[in-house]
Amino acid sequence: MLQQTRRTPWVAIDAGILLTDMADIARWLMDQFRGAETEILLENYIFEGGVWPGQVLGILEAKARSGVRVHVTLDAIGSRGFPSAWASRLRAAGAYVHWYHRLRFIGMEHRLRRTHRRIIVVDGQWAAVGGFAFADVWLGAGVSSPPYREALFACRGPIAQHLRLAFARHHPGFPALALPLPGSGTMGPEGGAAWGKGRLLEGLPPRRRGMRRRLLAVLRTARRELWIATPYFNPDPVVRRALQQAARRGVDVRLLLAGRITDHPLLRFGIQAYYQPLMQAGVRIYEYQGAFLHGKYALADGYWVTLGSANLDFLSLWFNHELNIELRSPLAVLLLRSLFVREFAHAQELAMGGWQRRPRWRRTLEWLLAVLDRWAQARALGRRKY
Ligand SMILES: O=P(O)(O)OC[C@H](O)CO
Repeated sequence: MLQQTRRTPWVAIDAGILLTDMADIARWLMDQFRGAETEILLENYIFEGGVWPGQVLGILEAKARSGVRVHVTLDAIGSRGFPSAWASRLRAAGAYVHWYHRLRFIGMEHRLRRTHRRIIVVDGQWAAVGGFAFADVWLGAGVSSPPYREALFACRGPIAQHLRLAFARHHPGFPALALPLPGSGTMGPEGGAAWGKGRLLEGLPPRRRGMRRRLLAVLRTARRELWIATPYFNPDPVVRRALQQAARRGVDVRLLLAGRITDHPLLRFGIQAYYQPLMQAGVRIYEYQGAFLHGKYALADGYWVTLGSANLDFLSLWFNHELNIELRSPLAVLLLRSLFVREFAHAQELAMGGWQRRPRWRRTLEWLLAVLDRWAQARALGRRKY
């Protein structure tokens, strides 16, 4: 095996924060960066030129100049809008900028395999994951769509050191990143038992797909509830079948998906071909209204929570480098359940009757897009089987 699935051990979470409004997320991130004393690690799929990203850049540059170790890893495709002058500014200030998978090689596998991870670690203390990106469109600036609905989960405790190690794997030239920072992982006064335990769940391509295996295990063993939020719903047939089987055995399966406001309307259209069999099995489908739902999180049976970068789609489950945090935490369950309830109230649940009455031209288009999707999946998988 070239690379492996990594699930770090369960460790206590000392304190946690769940943020869903992009303005809060942007503020929180900038405050953390401003307060950094020793080290800032930042990895993201998307970091592009703009007003807010420019402010973040200014803080990172100033911090690097003041002696804080600043390491930035950006995906070469997702962050192609990152101005080259910004990379030069960061480097001139003493920061390290690493491009992940530049398109040097030919081959679909290589092109598909992106770092989709969102990792922030500050001073080895606070670690954050989610689906946020450094782009003005996330904040709703300059476009007609309002800010994205996101989910950033930040926590303090030994898991920050695990996240540093995960970050270091994309920074092979810097073994120092793999060493614990003095004072990192210390126990804080807040939290305690309520935050429970957490661990990292990484999807590391190409051979082992830990994210998918873990998801399938949860889908196959859930007994009461399985609520999943994802902006891009396009899993392979095995995962779709597991969702249907869970609903058939009486589990309350709900999907919270992006509605009309999405950056990939064609993709949304294509995957709607899969709605009917899911609804017939008893899966409840909600489409978010009023904003682009971009958060990626799930809740199962009131004891399991996961948040992070992974979409419930083919690319996340088979190709991308993803990073989620899994939590066994009463407080996280409470927060996620309230978040779901709040977001369901802003979503429209699709009714089977109305859905079946959609026009024929629409069904035909969905069918065509689904055929295209199956062809693309088969081509990407090559000789691998689901
Ligand atoms: O792949 P995601 O979930 O990071 O979303 C990416 C943006 O929406 C760009 O299309």
